[in-house]
Amino acid sequence: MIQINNLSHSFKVGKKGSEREIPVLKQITLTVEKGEIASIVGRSGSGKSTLLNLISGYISPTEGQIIVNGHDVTNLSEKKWAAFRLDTFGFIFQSFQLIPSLTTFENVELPLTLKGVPKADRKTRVHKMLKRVGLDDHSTHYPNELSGGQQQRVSIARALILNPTIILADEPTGSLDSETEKEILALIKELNEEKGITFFIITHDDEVAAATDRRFHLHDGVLAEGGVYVEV
Ligand SMILES: Nc1ncnc2c1ncn2[C@@H]1O[C@H](COP(=O)(O)OP(=O)(O)OP(=O)(O)O)[C@@H](O)[C@H]1O
Repeated sequence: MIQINNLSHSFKVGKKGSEREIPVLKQITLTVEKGEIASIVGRSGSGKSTLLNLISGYISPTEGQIIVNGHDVTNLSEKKWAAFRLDTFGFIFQSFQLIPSLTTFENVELPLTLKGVPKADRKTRVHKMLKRVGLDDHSTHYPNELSGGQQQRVSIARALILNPTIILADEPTGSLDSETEKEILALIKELNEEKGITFFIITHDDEVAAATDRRFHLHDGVLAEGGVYVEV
């Protein structure tokens, strides 16, 4: 569950001494319930990525409060954030962000290696996960030997491998054709139903938003309708 209370964020821009503050998010209040697929829609520059970066602790808010799974993470130290992030979130990106020099298997294995999971256990878990996303027969392929949809499946497998409770997705189907987009959205829905994972998806695509349980509209840093969410 993600709870955001009165969250505002400004970036400082310009040369030292003559910096200006640019307000990007203004008094955002919203809740994403456990097990929900929520989307945040808004034009380019409306503050969607900034909101995701705040929720995942990559930047600290100027004002307001962020509660994730009941923990107030607003003022967590960087070190605590690193551990909390690894235990809580999985990430999916428009550009997949797979490591080109690693195979499908190795890309999905990486979070387990970083977590210190023993090799035999890693092997079982990665193969099971690859099977789940329909790619066990592509485990020795490199990212450039896979289609866009397959690469996104690898990145979903990597996002899921540490059993996160929340997946943050930034335009997950933005690089895919409409048929592949449907497949990936269907996979997200299945995983949500099977594992009860919460998804928070940034998109500017109305079709993607329509496939989610709930959408929030961000307009120039303000949540539309004064912060009241829109039920689909
Ligand atoms: N590190 C930064 N320093 C200064 N300004 C920033 C920084 N990051 C983002 N901004 C500004 O904040 C505003 C919101 O950016 P953000 O990336 O959150 O928008 P977005 O809705 O995700 O856009 P897009 O759909 O194009 O990715 C933009 O005007 C952007 O220029």
